[in-house]
Amino acid sequence: MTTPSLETRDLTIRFGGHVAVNRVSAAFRPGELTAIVGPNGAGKTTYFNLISGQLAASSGQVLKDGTDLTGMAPSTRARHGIGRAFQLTNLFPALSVLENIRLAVQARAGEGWRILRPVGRFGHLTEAAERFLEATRLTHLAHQPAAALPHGDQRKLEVALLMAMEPDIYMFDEPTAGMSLDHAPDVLDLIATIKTDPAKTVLLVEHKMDVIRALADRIIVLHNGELLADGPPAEIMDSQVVRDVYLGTATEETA
Ligand SMILES: Nc1ncnc2c1ncn2[C@@H]1O[C@H](COP(=O)(O)OP(=O)(O)OP(=O)(O)O)[C@@H](O)[C@H]1O
Repeated sequence: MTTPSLETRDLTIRFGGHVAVNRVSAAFRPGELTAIVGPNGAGKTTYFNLISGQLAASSGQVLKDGTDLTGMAPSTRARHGIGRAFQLTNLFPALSVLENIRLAVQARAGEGWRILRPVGRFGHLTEAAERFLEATRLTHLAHQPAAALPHGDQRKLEVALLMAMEPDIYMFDEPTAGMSLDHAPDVLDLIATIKTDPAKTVLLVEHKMDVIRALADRIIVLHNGELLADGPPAEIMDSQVVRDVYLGTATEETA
């Protein structure tokens, strides 16, 4: 089995007396997409926040390729290859779609996020940005201001920005939430494409069972902040304890 790219060890956070994530230990490997599921309030988003650094752990560790990231800021974790899709936070709304992606490519290339650059001197960055535009099927919108895009295309742009940062770990939290039926397949196709790269590790918080069935190599179930189950999709979906706490009701709600 390949070495884990990402690992959490006894990862825990308390909010006052409430333990939102309770000693969660899990290892994630390159070439694997893990769906993280669980009922509302199970701790999925909090677990993501602990991995990407938006929240500081009360105890436990987050390791990336064996390096302890636990005390690091989100930006430092990003430099270590943790990539999380966020709605619009990294976007420059007045700049074009292409310029936004070019800036992400530039940041990845170590050139920083400076906007005022003579474009001609960075032709190679623009070419790279155009490749990500094509990959995400946004080429026809290249010169639109990011803020003018409809919601579904903005979500695609977020994925394009994430891809342009070339992280080792991709983290998606309900990537098709609030999306129309015509846009959701595009974003899911992108995630499926990312997953074909054997060097990438993908974590996906998701409620929709059809999405999980289509994409997951493995499922982790959180319940009351604890890791309840971890295994191949068929095994997890068949397990009685999991059906009782989550899948049984969730299938009815979402299938
Ligand atoms: N900043 C916070 N302060 C206090 N409690 C919090 C905070 N963030 C999360 N919680 C609590 O931690 C628990 C886990 O929340 P979290 O959002 O991680 O669940 P979730 O599994 O992502 O749920 P959902 O599927 O509804 O998004 C909840 O009880 C929530 O109220």
